[in-house]
Amino acid sequence: MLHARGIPFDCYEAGSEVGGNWRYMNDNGMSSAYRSLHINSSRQSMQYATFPMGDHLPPYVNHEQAARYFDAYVDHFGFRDSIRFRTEVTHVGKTPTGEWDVTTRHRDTGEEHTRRYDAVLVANGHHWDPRMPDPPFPGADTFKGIQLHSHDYRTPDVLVGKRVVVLGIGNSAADIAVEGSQVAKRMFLSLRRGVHIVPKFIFGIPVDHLTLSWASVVLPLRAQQWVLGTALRFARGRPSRYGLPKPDHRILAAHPTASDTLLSKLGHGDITVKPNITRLDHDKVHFADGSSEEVDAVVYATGYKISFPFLDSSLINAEENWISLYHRVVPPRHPGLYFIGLVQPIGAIMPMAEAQSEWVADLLEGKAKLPGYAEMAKEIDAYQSSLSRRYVKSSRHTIQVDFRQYLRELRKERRVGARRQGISVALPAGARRPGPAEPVDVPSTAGSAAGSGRSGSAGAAG
Ligand SMILES: NC(=O)C1=CN([C@@H]2O[C@H](COP(=O)(O)OP(=O)(O)OC[C@H]3O[C@@H](n4cnc5c(N)ncnc54)[C@H](OP(=O)(O)O)[C@@H]3O)[C@@H](O)[C@H]2O)C=CC1
Repeated sequence: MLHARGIPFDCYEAGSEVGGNWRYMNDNGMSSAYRSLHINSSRQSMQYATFPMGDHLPPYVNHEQAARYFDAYVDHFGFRDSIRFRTEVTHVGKTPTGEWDVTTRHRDTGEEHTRRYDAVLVANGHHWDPRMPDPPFPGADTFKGIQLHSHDYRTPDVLVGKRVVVLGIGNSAADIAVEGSQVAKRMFLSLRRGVHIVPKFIFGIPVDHLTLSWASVVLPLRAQQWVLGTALRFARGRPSRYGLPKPDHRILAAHPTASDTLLSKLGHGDITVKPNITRLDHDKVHFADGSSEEVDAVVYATGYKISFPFLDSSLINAEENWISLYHRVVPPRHPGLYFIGLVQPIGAIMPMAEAQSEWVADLLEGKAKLPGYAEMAKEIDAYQSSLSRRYVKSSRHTIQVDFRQYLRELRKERRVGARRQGISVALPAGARRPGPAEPVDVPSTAGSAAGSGRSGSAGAAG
């Protein structure tokens, strides 16, 4: 978006290629992708509005197709030269004059540089820093088997012939338990609460075509919960029929666990449900119902921490994953610092990151203005209260947004921000968007060669 607007910028990427989490075995060392990973939001909901994915791709793409799409995006718009690959950001500090000093280190040469910018856009993702049970389960240090976090899981080889406990019931847990159950001797799925399992397809269409449809804007939450809950009950029955505990919340009150295969595996007895772990003991795992099992491996699919190792904690604090950002982008005390993609939608992040970037580009170009601190703080309070009212209390529900509502919210903020700036009519969303109107096929050989050019000009760093 900055490139399209002609706003000079440098982009720093620790790895050799674009794609982040969606680059399997990313040499930035931070991707959580496993070999069998397919996205759980449909192609239509993950594509950038400015760069539709090709119709030849399946409704749910795998990590390779997703990574190729990002490559094709960069090449189509031609900004690879603005990305400094293999360059880590080690520190971002605010200067007394409100500018930003960004220190980087080249991973091969060790060369360090500090450059000054007017603004910094942080887009370092929030699914790379593993969250382990804290404190660890009693006896974890005595356990003789393997303990790994889902972040480090790549292929099921590590579980072959083993008695395995997967802890958690998010999407990582569901995928790994299903895949692992095909090679493990026993597979136990340990969860501390029941959840609604949402299939990837319902009535033959990707389920998010329903959950992200116009109805998600028009219907009140209660009505959406009723419609989706009823559809799921008709299609799959209640979770308890498969041995899962009854959810302690309504559907859409937790980040959805999407799986077509988990219920079937449970129904076939390939996965056994257990309550939470209470302790580990040499070769045993003990559970909250008093039962215990001999176990060779524990996979902690316990989610991620939001963290910014390069930012002073005096600038931004994300304790327990709570972070205070106006419209999920701007820290009210530090305009000039922006967070892109730091949301967890029911749907995919990419179109939201795109819309956030449009707004930030407006702010950088002086086409929109932020309100004062008090108004920003009020918006943040209202957002965080709404999260607490709606969602199960958990560090995984601190940056949730509803896909369509959030896009609308950003469009409105752009209009209002333009009025604050004295511009009477803001451009409607998309009016300044670059790119083709017609769908673009992602070529199967889309360049994966990493560029390492330099743009040299100051501006924003991501
Ligand atoms: N195919 C895909 O596209 C995939 C997408 N993802 C996405 O990645 C993100 C991260 O997902 P995921 O890795 O599953 O993490 P999540 O944070 O979504 O889930 C973590 C799970 O672990 C449980 N948990 C956390 N701490 C403990 C503890 N101390 N004891 C017991 N249980 C615990 C949580 O329970 P509680 O709810 O009670 O906190 C929750 O069930 C999500 O946005 C997800 O949608 C992940 C995998 C695949």
